Amino acid sequence: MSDTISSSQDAATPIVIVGHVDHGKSTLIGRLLHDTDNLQDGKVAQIIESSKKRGLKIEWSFLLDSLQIERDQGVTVDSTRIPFKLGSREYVIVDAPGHRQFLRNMITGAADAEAAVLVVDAVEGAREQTRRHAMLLHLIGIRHVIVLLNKVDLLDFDQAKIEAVEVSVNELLGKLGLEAAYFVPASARDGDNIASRSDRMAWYKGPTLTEALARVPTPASRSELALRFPVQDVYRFGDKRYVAGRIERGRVRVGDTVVIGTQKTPARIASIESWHTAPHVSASAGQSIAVTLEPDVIPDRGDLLHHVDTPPTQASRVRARLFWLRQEPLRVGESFRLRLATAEHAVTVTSIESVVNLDDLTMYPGTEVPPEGFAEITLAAAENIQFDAFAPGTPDGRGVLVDLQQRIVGGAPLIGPAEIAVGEKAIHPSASAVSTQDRQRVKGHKGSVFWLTGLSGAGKSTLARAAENALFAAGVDVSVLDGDTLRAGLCKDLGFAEADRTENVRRAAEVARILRDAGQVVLVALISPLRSDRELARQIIGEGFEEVFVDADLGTCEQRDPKGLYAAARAGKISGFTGIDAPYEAPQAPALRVATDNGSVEKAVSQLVSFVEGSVRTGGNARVRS
Ligand SMILES: Nc1ncnc2c1ncn2[C@@H]1O[C@H](COP(=O)(O)OS(=O)(=O)O)[C@@H](OP(=O)(O)O)[C@H]1O
Ligand SMILES: Nc1ncnc2c1ncn2[C@@H]1O[C@H](COP(=O)(O)OP(=O)(O)O)[C@@H](O)[C@H]1O
Repeated sequence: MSDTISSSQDAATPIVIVGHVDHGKSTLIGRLLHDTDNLQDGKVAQIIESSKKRGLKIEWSFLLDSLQIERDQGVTVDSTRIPFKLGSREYVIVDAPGHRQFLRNMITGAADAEAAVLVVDAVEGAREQTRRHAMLLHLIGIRHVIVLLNKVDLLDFDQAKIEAVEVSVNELLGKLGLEAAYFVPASARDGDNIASRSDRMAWYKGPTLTEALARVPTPASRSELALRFPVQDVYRFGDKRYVAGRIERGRVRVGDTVVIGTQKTPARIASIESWHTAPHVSASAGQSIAVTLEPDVIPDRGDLLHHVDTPPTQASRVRARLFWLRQEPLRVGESFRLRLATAEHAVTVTSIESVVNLDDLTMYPGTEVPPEGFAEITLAAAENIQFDAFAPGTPDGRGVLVDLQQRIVGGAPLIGPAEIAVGEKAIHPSASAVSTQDRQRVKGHKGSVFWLTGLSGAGKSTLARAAENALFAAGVDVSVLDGDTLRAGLCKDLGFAEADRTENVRRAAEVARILRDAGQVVLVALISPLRSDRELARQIIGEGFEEVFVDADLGTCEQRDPKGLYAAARAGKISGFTGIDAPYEAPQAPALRVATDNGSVEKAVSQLVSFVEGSVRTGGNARVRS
């Protein structure tokens, strides 16, 4: 057996570099890599060549462009993570081309950054993006910030002018709860104070950028913390079962007794192995290993192995800080999957504690999180979630929210268990045991909602019922939610006042969502006269909501008057009738418009059925009618 192998993963210090567009971030990265001898052979020649072609002096930002091209072509792994060395110390530059990418990088753990370089143009000073970036650094918890005041050549290296900018940038950072560790006046283009001291600023006695980087504290070793070994997979070879994963924290030794996640089963570590090496007696944070257990218990992927006396926090309701990435608001009741190391939990947002006001960083109580906003929320799962509270710059508690399609919708660092407040509605919604993919495979189509809106008499019910028939005959699992029908039961307490119609739409949307989640194609036929109400339905249903405008003008509908309601409304027997004395707001950009005032019913039905089939059939199953 070999001795403990120490972790190689702790080695590189991630440094995130951010800055307002055109403040010189790309130039800085190119210059830094060059001046510290971190460019591969040929790279410099390439840059000089492209610069010359454009009749420019050396344009360092082309280096990043060329890395980007390589990434697009799949040559390099990831241009947003650029490794470099200063002496014997290794760093990774985490480039964040834009706000969204920056957040995404931070959220997915691509950057467990300890420190940041904030690039500020000396002439322009701090701008909107500078502010936003600084705020993100604050929210994410990066405390070690180096401000690089770039382009000081444009201020003639003048001490008074430079210090004036320093004061104003410091003021901004101070308001955001940040303090610059260093403030380096520099010219990235010319190399002043990047890797070598500028002789054009003799008055400056602080560190160059590379000196400041060398002073960034090294990440604390995670090997001394309590053991956390998230199970990635369980393999069987011969008569042995191997539990594989990467140790996230702490150290494990042969002979240790560990507890296995939610099963709470104790077991002894019988052996520690890793790929192509002799078995080990112990292993520590950062290493990928496989262990065998005695007795031979079978953990699940996502289970956390830990020592008996140092368990993680365990709670089914957790408080999270939310970095919301979607362009739509988030509301209470939405469900997601919470990824945490190798574990995945179905969670529902049960409350929004507070929302961050992006103008002054104050928190206010809110009922929704605005698009790309920040908030503190409570997530509830059906089972216990095991976690360690989020610590900036580490993978601890680094939750990520994904939607049904496994797309990342937000970062949710877990900050602790959520107490149940007095009188709070403590609900624990559970997720389906059947996956969306399995449902699709069996049914041959996706679950979707087609929301038919239009005046009374426009033909919503006629079309929905005929399409129901045709789709069912074609093997589609379809159902109809019709206004009149719902109002006879589920919505019988509702009238036609605006608030009642909104509630009517909300209930129909919630039911449609449940049916959609069960894999059905749902045709909703509801006047739903207000755009804001249909927007609400879209929010509730989310993925797979399609608005269909059943379009017949008021004159036609009134002339048809299949139920005699227009006549009754004109006679004053019904008040608040849509189109007569209550509004109808036609959709502005429906996914489909079916004109029903100048064609046959069959033609309109066929148009709707083709659209539905084209939208819901997956892959090779598409059977679109013409
Ligand atoms: N005041 C008033 N305004 C509109 N409609 C009225 C009203 N009173 C009764 N009805 C009958 O109710 C049906 C509309 O119900 P909906 O649930 O689709 O309406 S809404 O979406 O809540 O606006 C509607 O059905 P359709 O004609 O199929 O649209 C009518 O049959
Ligand atoms: N192209 C068409 N599509 C749908 N309905 C039509 C069309 N042309 C005429 N109609 C007639 O219009 C009436 C629509 O009534 P209905 O389906 O109850 O409307 P809604 O549900 O929108 O109130 C029916 O009598 C139907 O036969």
